[in-house]
Amino acid sequence: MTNNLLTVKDLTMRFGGLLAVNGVDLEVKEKQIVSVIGPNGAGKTTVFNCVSGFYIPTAGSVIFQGKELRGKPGHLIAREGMVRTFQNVRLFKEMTVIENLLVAQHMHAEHSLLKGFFMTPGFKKSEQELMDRAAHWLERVGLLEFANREAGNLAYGQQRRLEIARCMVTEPKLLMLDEPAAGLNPNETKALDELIVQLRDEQGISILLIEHDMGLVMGISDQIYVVNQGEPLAAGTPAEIQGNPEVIKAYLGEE
Ligand SMILES: Nc1ncnc2c1ncn2[C@@H]1O[C@H](COP(=O)(O)OP(=O)(O)OP(=O)(O)O)[C@@H](O)[C@H]1O
Repeated sequence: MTNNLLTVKDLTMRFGGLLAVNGVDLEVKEKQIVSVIGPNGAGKTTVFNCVSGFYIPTAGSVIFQGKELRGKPGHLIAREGMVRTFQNVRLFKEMTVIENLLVAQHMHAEHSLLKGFFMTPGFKKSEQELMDRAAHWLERVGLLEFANREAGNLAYGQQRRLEIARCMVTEPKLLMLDEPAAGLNPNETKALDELIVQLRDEQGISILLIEHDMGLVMGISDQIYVVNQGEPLAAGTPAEIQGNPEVIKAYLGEE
């Protein structure tokens, strides 16, 4: 028996004549930070899209907490406890910061419209819980003072933190982050680094990360998978990956 939270086996995705992902394996254990790296166009986001239900993979399996999820739609996968962010920030920009977190929880839990319409005591209690959880996560990501600001008016780094909070209010087991450091300044990247490590150590969740910032990846990952031209190239600890000649060649070949 494995104690894997997520086991991806032989994942393959074909777009017409293009084999974007070919036979990729991944394992994420409980309380691990796992990164997927590789040169531009290597297939990293396609792997994420297949795992999180945005694409139906051509072949392979995606087992999460012992359940086969391959081909299931994204919202059902999210409800199983695997949630993600996107390379481009996707917030409800005209809503306030706190509304973004409330909507995320409503969408996640499918709150009954009827209960809401009649404002039953159960509904009011759960509304309070949603509000408390939203406030808790805004504080954790340093955005509590911006709760009533329109999300679209936040600075870019703040929007990225709000995205993470929006995932966390749904209380996931696995958080998938697609290039969370893209566009951040060094201070924001350092804060992100600390936040991700805290999520693992204090919340006990696992994180699957796609990232080009090698300082961040090497500093926080428990395990790294390298893909190159859709194929698995290497897997190991940061020290193993940094010293792997095949990996160095794949990156230098990109220049
Ligand atoms: N929906 C799609 N239709 C057709 N081709 C696609 C689609 N999505 C991705 N691809 C192709 O699949 C390959 C892998 O792309 P992908 O975005 O997964 O790479 P990546 O490693 O995430 O790249 P980057 O680091 O630049 O974000 C590329 O050749 C890309 O053009």
